[in-house]
Amino acid sequence: MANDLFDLAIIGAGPVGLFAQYYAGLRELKTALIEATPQLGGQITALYPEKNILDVAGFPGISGRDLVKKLQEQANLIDGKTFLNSNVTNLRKQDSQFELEINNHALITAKSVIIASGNGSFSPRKLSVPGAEEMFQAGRMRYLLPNLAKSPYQDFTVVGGGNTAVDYALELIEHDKQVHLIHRRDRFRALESSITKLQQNPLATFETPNKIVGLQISDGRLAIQMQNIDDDRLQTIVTDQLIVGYGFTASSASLDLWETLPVKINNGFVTDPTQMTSIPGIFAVGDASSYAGKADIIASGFGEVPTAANSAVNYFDPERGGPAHSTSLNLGEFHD
Ligand SMILES: Cc1cc2nc3c(=O)[nH]c(=O)nc-3n(C[C@H](O)[C@H](O)[C@H](O)COP(=O)(O)OP(=O)(O)OC[C@H]3O[C@@H](n4cnc5c(N)ncnc54)[C@H](O)[C@@H]3O)c2cc1C
Repeated sequence: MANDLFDLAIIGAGPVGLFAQYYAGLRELKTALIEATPQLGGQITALYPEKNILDVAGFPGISGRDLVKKLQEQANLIDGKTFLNSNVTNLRKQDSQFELEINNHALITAKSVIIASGNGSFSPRKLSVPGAEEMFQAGRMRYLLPNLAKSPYQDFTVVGGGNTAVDYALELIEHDKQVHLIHRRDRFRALESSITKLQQNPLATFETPNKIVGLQISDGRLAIQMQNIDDDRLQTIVTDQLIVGYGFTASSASLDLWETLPVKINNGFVTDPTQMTSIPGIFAVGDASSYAGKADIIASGFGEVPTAANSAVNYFDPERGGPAHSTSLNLGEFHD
């Protein structure tokens, strides 16, 4: 990682960062796409994978999940490097290059940077009950699904009532795992067809309306104490692993610690008409970019990407020229 000099480092693999990786590939830039979480798709994947998105050009309606899949397919057409689980904990300008510190140690060096970090990096909402930290340390509680093909466990419990929890439960039954679903209400805030799928599958059982009040190891397995919301009755279920599906929160705290930090207004970096921030060589797109009249939607971010990528080329290689139509970029001859 340390020895490579990239033309462009893109911070954040939300929808806009993914499109930036693809567009940079069309301009034959050596690009590193760096994402704090283990998953691609930013807010879409974390918050609304099932929503039918109506305002992306070319799609009368597309689910969040399918849009991210299409963006991934498109990005896979070009030769870019993607680093997951890689939080950019520091960014500094060193002579004419930029150094990006990843998870406080590894370094990526680039000639230019596009910030596509949205509202910040996501972290899972935590379960706070007695025993939670110990069970996390012991590997009996997780906030993300483990690699199910390799998991030694057969019996899982998922807690939560939204898309995250329901998606986790569906993934588990698809791997033939037993799932107990704990939620404080009888109703779930997720796609009806997903709930129906779970209700019709004998591998899934619903433990509602309950909240978790304690966790401990019992005879080598995980004992989950639950309290019924309606009548306060206490009950214990024994399982192999608990997956907390409370969703994610975004925080820009790690960005604010960067040594080279462009000017921000509210949550966004102030950008000029070339998408450049207050620091030459650093550009911002998507929800991370702020200017008068800005709409924080996917379509605006997509529109900002070519401007930012072409401005980045002009910054580190002004002789090169551009922008051009995609058909005259690395795809050979111009066809009309
Ligand atoms: C509930 C909801 C519904 C919405 N519905 C629509 C809709 O219908 N249509 C529409 O157009 N828009 C919609 N939006 C807005 C849309 O989701 C955002 O405009 C869009 O996600 C912005 O994309 P982005 O790539 O700029 O940022 P994000 O999607 O926020 O992605 C940013 C990525 O950067 C990563 N990151 C952040 N900091 C770091 C760091 N330091 N190091 C490494 N990685 C980092 C994050 O983990 C994240 O993956 C909706 C938003 C919400 C919350």
